[in-house]
Amino acid sequence: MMLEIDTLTAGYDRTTVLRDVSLNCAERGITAVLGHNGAGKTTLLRAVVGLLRPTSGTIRLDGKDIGRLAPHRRVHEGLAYVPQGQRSFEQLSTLENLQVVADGQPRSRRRRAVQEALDRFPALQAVLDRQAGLLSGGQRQQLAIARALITAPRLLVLDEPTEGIQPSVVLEIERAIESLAADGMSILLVEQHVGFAVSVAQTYTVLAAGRVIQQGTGGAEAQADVRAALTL
Ligand SMILES: Nc1ncnc2c1ncn2[C@@H]1O[C@H](COP(=O)(O)OP(=O)(O)OP(=O)(O)O)[C@@H](O)[C@H]1O
Repeated sequence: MMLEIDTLTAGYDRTTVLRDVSLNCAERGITAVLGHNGAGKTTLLRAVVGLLRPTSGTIRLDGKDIGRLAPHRRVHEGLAYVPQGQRSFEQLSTLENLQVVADGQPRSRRRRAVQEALDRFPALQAVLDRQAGLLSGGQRQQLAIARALITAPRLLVLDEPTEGIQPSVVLEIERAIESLAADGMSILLVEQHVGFAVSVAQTYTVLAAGRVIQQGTGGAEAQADVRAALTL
């Protein structure tokens, strides 16, 4: 397994948000986490990437316990995180935003890493010199994911990547996510909407009030089960 979350309990100060959450991400492919507003999806991702210290439970990446590592150490271990509504450096151009991340990579890899990230999002090619602050919402989201790809993650963690984005661009983002998974990346995908996430996922988990209420195998035919769980 690429990621193994075992009986994770976590929260903020005195508020426990997640209780005994367990889920796995396979070595390749998409693991979807669904749930209504406030179910604890973002909290789960923050614990996985190290922005929140779990109260109890373990988080293993490719067999290694990463649950107490600082966020940047988890990046070194192969995690990349694209938060919801992610912003890049607004004063820098699209290309500069990618280069800033690439500067942290071995010199021999930098140029190729930027090119490979751009190949995933052809729409960014046309706005390489534009300031990130002037990009559309869809372009910004594509840039945010492209930036994450530069570190060549083993596990890509995405929080609602199509939230608030115009429908034509949503398709481009979904295609890019699918093609990354098809090329062997492991992706942990949080979504509030059932359609795309469940149909492309190998496995899915539904959270409600911080607990797992349903888990199963993804695919178009799983959508009805997930919708039913979400109306309970
Ligand atoms: N920084 C914080 N301090 C205290 N409570 C928080 C904090 N962030 C979130 N919460 C609470 O934790 C619970 C879960 O929030 P979380 O953001 O994980 O849900 P979510 O499923 O990601 O929802 P959304 O779709 O709105 O992002 C909510 O009740 C929220 O009020």
